[in-house]
Amino acid sequence: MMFARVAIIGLGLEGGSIGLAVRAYLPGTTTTGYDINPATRERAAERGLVDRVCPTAIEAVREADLVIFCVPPGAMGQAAAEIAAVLPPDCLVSDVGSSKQAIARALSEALPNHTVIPAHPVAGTENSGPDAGFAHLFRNRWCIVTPPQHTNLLKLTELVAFWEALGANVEIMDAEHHDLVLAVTSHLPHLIAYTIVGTASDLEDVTQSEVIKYSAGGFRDFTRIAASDPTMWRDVFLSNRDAVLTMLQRFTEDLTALQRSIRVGDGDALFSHFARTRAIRRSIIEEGQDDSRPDFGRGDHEKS
Ligand SMILES: NC(=O)C1=CN([C@@H]2O[C@H](COP(=O)(O)OP(=O)(O)OC[C@H]3O[C@@H](n4cnc5c(N)ncnc54)[C@H](O)[C@@H]3O)[C@@H](O)[C@H]2O)C=CC1
Ligand SMILES: O=C(O)C(=O)Cc1ccc(O)cc1
Repeated sequence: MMFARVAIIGLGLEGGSIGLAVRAYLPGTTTTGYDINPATRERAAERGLVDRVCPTAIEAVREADLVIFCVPPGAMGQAAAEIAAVLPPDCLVSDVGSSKQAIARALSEALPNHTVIPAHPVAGTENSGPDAGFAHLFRNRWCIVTPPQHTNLLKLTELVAFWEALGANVEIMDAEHHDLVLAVTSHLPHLIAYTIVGTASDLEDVTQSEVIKYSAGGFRDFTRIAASDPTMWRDVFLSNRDAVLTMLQRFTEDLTALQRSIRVGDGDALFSHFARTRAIRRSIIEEGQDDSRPDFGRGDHEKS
């Protein structure tokens, strides 16, 4: 049975996209929403991100059978505590946070008597806020669901069906493994982008206008990533600290090896490394996993 009433807490990119996607793909489901920011609530109502924008979180969840927290990772616990007294006992609790172990802990501490099944749609952009969301964000994207052991299987099945209805391909994984995988595929790349854009702008001998003028190359792609929301990414690094530090250690070793190849003039080492990474990119494209977001200029692919 599909959820009849979904409450969305946080009406930015992810929450807004879920609301719009439910309207587009699940006509039998009604949505309520709440955001802590009054201006965001107003804009969410104007855009019709949910059927009913509520003035409090308590009102938004009062009759919900699924509540999805779409707030920054560091705000999950507080947002959940706010509704603890009124959340219907059978309501399933989920979220969309980019890290999973710390958020799972925060949600189940705040709502100890509810079933909590965290999830992470690996779908987003560098934009945030109530104007950033769109209904097809999740289409043909992975959504990683990280149920705790011995979870309610009926509710798990319902949550999987919910994400599939929004167009996502669902993968089930334990939260610890999720955090390790995402540390290298998403969190570390963001950290690298934040670093390189900062480094380029701090240079004494290269002007800001030169950086902008000649950013047609790789740098421009990094500036897109480095434009991502500061609050969210601060929270991602603090909430997935251990896995990020593990991957950063490995990355630093590999960077130092390349640094040495350059210093000693070992062209063969550089060439074979770059040949290997080119092959990885090509195999990703062959598997149809290349990025099809509209902002990549390749058009919006339908699920095949
Ligand atoms: N941006 C992205 O590409 C992706 C983000 N995520 C995750 O989704 C979550 C939300 O991120 P976005 O939608 O991108 O951020 P966003 O900044 O667009 O939206 C977050 C919203 O939460 C609201 N908020 C903050 N604290 C609140 C509280 N206590 N109660 C109610 N509302 C509150 C903010 O006012 C804001 O409107 C984060 O946990 C993030 O890790 C997951 C996948 C992709
Ligand atoms: O815009 C990009 O390149 C992203 O990487 C989007 C993104 C950001 C955070 C996530 O947890 C998942 C996806």
